[in-house]
Amino acid sequence: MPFIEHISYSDLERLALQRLVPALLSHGFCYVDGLLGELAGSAVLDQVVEMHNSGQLQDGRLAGSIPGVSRRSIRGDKIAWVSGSERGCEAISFLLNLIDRLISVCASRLGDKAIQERSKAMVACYPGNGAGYVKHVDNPNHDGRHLTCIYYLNKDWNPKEHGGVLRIFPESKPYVVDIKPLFDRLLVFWSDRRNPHEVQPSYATRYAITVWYFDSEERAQAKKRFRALTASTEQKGCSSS
Ligand SMILES: COc1ccc2cc(-c3cnc(C(=O)NCC(=O)O)c(O)c3)ccc2c1
Ligand SMILES: [Mn+2]
Repeated sequence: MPFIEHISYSDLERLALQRLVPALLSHGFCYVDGLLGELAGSAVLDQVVEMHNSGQLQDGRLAGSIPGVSRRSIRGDKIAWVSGSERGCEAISFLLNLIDRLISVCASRLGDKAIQERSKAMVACYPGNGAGYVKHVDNPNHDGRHLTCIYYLNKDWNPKEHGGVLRIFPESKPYVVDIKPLFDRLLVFWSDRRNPHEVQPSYATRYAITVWYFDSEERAQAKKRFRALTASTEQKGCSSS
């Protein structure tokens, strides 16, 4: 698929160093508009719409269930995890490669954390039935996720009519930040308790692609804790059976 290289490396470097790094260090979040441009952005949107129409998006899971509380009342998105190498994800792969390059330029300037790996991409759709996502922190308990990057795909989005605003409640700040999920917008923010946020009820189909970049050390510790927990659970299982 012929993509126009909308953004040169020097543009990317300038964007990272002059916009992303200063904003993350001072406010904890930053969004950039016009990341890919109309052509490549629309190619990503077309592939996400095709995933949705072909039934590849499933109800988003929750880390735990709350008796008597429906999952949908907490988060109403439908998701699919993609690496970008799947057939029909070429444009998504182009986007992920660009975000990887952007974050790799930022990484060494965002403090002492090593950011070397990320999650798969979560393709998400809020179906427009008034569902959203209640106020939450992506990484409240040191699971390794350091930066949340959300790429929005919604053309002609009007929050007055469609809702779906992402509201960030920056920790210990007297204000909130409302981010419209606009087409070709990239939002980056710290994944931890510095940025509680919510997706307000959406009344039109709302698409986004999210990747989480890991702090290698915190991720390694989290995996170690998970392995120890799994081992002790199996141990208890064996001894009680
Ligand atoms: C255990 O498996 C899973 C699988 C998927 C998961 C997805 C999320 C998640 C977190 N945040 C948001 C969000 O804040 N979106 C903001 C926006 O769209 O503007 C979102 O849409 C989805 C959290 C935990 C998950 C656990
Ligand atoms: Mn979130």
